[in-house]
Amino acid sequence: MSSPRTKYSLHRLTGQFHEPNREAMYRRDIEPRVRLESCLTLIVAALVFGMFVISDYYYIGVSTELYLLLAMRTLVIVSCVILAFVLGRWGSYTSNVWLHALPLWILATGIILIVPLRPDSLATQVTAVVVATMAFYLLIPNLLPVVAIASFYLNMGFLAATAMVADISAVVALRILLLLIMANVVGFFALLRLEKLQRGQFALLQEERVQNQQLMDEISHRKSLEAQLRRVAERDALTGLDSRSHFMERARELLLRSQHQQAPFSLFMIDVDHFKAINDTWGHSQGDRVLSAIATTCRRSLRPQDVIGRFGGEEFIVALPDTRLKDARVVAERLQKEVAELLVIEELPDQRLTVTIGIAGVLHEKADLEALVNQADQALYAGKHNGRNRVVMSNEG
Ligand SMILES: Nc1nc2c(ncn2[C@@H]2O[C@H](COP(=O)(O)OP(=O)(O)OP(=O)(O)O)[C@@H](O)[C@H]2O)c(=O)[nH]1
Repeated sequence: MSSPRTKYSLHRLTGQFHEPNREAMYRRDIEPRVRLESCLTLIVAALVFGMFVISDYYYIGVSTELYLLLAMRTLVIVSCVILAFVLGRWGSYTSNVWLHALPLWILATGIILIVPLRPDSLATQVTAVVVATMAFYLLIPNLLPVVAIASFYLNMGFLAATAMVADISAVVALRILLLLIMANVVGFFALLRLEKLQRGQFALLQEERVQNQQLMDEISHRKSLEAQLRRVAERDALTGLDSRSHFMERARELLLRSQHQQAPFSLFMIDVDHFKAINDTWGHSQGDRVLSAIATTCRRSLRPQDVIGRFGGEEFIVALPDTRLKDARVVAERLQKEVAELLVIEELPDQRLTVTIGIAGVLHEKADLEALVNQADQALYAGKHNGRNRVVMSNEG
């Protein structure tokens, strides 16, 4: 079984699948992981943002600016924690992608707001913006276009705030701009590569799942075919009795069990008398009906633990576990009587069926099934030879 490689195409700039269905499937697949990662990132970001309170205190000391910074940092931290909770509960990555983008905007706004509050630590802030930009691209699991826009907002906002508040020359501004462009280019292409790799992996996994499913379907189809074939091989189509080979299999097991338990085992063969005449006079379909009626009579008359098979043509065979030869004779005679009561032809109530039965059996000595069948067949032959319509026991039993 072979299936063609899954064809998929990715957008050159976003790394997303061109097919909306596949993209939605991919997002559903990664949703649990993304939710968890988003929550963890938010908690870590809140901690890092909070830790800067120490440096604020050392640089500014207790002052109005410190309180303002504290208030702003608290706001960002609380927003991050609330968002982590909201994302954990409702952050569907397929329908509420904007929720996953919100942390970026909150963090970016927090970083921009620090500029007017601490215009003296510009170098640290530039480093913080570069690190945040890289973190947006690499650490926060989000969609490339969403990250790119949030990063653009952070970078432009920071540059604008710096130009307005801090006293920097045009050359310094240009250097900061180039640095931020570099951070964005590196971050963008790293995330683009990651997005493409992850989606490629997902497509392969999908293909593997489809192939596995096809394999499972094939296996179950073959199993059901096998079961069907086994049923056909085990059953005789006309009478529904065991086929000859299946009967021999089951009878051999019964004989072994009887020997193991030192219990008696009997077997008899039934042959319909003058069956050829029935076929010749009333046609083959009437002959078939007679055979089916005999099978039904056998099933009804015998115990559930007895195994009945169609040995061939108009010959039946029965294995009787835990049955002595003399008891088998009683069973055979009862069966013979029941068959004789069957109506062969509705319009001819006097027309009666007769059968000849040959019996063989063992008490608890070792015996071969084939040998027992032979003995029963010889007894049957003797019965036929002596005028039919009789039950004959094997001399060797
Ligand atoms: N209708 C029908 N006839 C079958 C089937 N299988 C075998 N036969 C016929 O059964 C007949 C058996 O004939 P014989 O072997 O001569 O046996 P008989 O006529 O019963 O003679 P005795 O057994 O000696 O009494 C043959 O005509 C077969 O064609 C079957 O499935 N359906």
